[in-house]
Amino acid sequence: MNAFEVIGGKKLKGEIVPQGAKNEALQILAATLLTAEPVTIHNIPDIIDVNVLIDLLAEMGVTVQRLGRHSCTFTAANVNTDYLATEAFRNKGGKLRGSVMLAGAMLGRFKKAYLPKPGGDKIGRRRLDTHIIGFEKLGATYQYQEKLGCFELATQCLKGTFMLLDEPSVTGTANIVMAAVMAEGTTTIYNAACEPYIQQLCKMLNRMGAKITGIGSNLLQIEGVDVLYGTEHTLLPDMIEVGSFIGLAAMTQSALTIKGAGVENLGVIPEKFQQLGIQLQIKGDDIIIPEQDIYEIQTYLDGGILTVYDHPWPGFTPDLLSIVLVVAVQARGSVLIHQKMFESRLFFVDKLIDMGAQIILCDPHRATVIGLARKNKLRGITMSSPDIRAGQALLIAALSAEGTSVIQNIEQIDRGYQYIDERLRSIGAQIQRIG
Ligand SMILES: CC(=O)N[C@H]1[C@@H](OP(=O)(O)OP(=O)(O)OC[C@H]2O[C@@H](n3ccc(=O)[nH]c3=O)[C@H](O)[C@@H]2O)O[C@H](CO)[C@@H](O)[C@@H]1O
Ligand SMILES: C=C(OP(=O)(O)O)C(=O)O
Repeated sequence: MNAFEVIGGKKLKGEIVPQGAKNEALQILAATLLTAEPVTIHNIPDIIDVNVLIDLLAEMGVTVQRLGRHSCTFTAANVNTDYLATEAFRNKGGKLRGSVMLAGAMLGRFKKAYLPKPGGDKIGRRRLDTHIIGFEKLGATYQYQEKLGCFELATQCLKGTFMLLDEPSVTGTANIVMAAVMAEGTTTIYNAACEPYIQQLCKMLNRMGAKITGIGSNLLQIEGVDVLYGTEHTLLPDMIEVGSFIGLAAMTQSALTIKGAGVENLGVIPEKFQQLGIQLQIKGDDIIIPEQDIYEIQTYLDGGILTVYDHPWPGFTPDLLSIVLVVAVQARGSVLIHQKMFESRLFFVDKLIDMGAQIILCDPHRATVIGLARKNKLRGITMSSPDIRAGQALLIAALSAEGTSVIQNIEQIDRGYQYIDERLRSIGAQIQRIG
């Protein structure tokens, strides 16, 4: 098992470019199955989750032509519709959450699909009800194969309808949209997820010939079409990486410029970090974070302690709460972190406490951070990364701590952050991959 050895306490300096967005890539790759024509995707991040999904597409019979390190053309002219029923698919698909979205595309184009228990972070219960109920409303039937832990879905014909989603599930919305684009008639999805990656998916589908309106809102209307065509698409910068780099700069007291941050699509992310007292300047599409000795967490207007909580877009993404939490450790002031969506994402705070942080885990969803205001330094320790974002948060803590840290189980970090050690070294970090 690979690990990172980090010698912390060094200031970093320079420019860093965010990778293409992981969670957008997973939706967009699945959507390439919706047409027999070539679809070219640019800015694909070279990370484990995305590479596994590309392998899965190839194993399904999609022709994958590499045009460069981050560009690929996918042609789904001869798809083996039975591949999703195989053990090979269940095993590989079970490695990432994104594999669930193959189901919507397969159902939309080939009228049958298998949805095995997906992988992804073990950060709490992650139900698939929204996906399955949406497919059912469109006219699909399903059988749950208990032994295999797999839903088998089929239909003669999908028919557009109105549906009010139980919750604005991101992958659920992507799945239902992909199933609906070639359904008969009009589908209306209310309480749809509307984050930038869903917007990107809908825009790409429209370029392929789909008729989707309401993009960017929680009310999507999809007029079914008979066929979709090829297109070209460029992935947005990864907003979670952008947030992670803002946190990294603040924690290590470094001057960093995030180049091409996709500022227009960051929503409240910059503002949340500013509420922690972090100065940042937006110049064109870049974010400039100056070297800052101390940052002070804002209070509410009445002096009350700040709470940072997650909420479906345009609220604050749950995927950045671990980063906000770690950044608060060295701030002046206190903050309550409330992770509403996932119940097992805050347990990594015990490692931060071992490093010297002052955190009270109130319950599985809430942690209070009492900032050290740099009066005490964090100390390097050996720790293991429990999930992708906690892993990155621990890495940021290690880079700001005194002494050497070892972070184990870095596959969790590698599945979402491209060449992270190499890129951090280029701005002055002392980080090494060890066996
Ligand atoms: C591959 C991918 O794209 N993964 C992202 C996607 O996962 P994913 O699409 O799996 O997440 P969902 O949007 O379905 O929701 C995640 C969890 O939050 C709960 N929930 C959701 C909506 C809501 O209003 N209230 C609520 O409690 C759900 O019950 C579920 O347990 O969206 C999550 C929420 O932004 C992100 O953390 C994941 O990184
Ligand atoms: C939770 C995440 O990923 P996944 O949905 O792939 O597990 C994430 O990207 O933070």
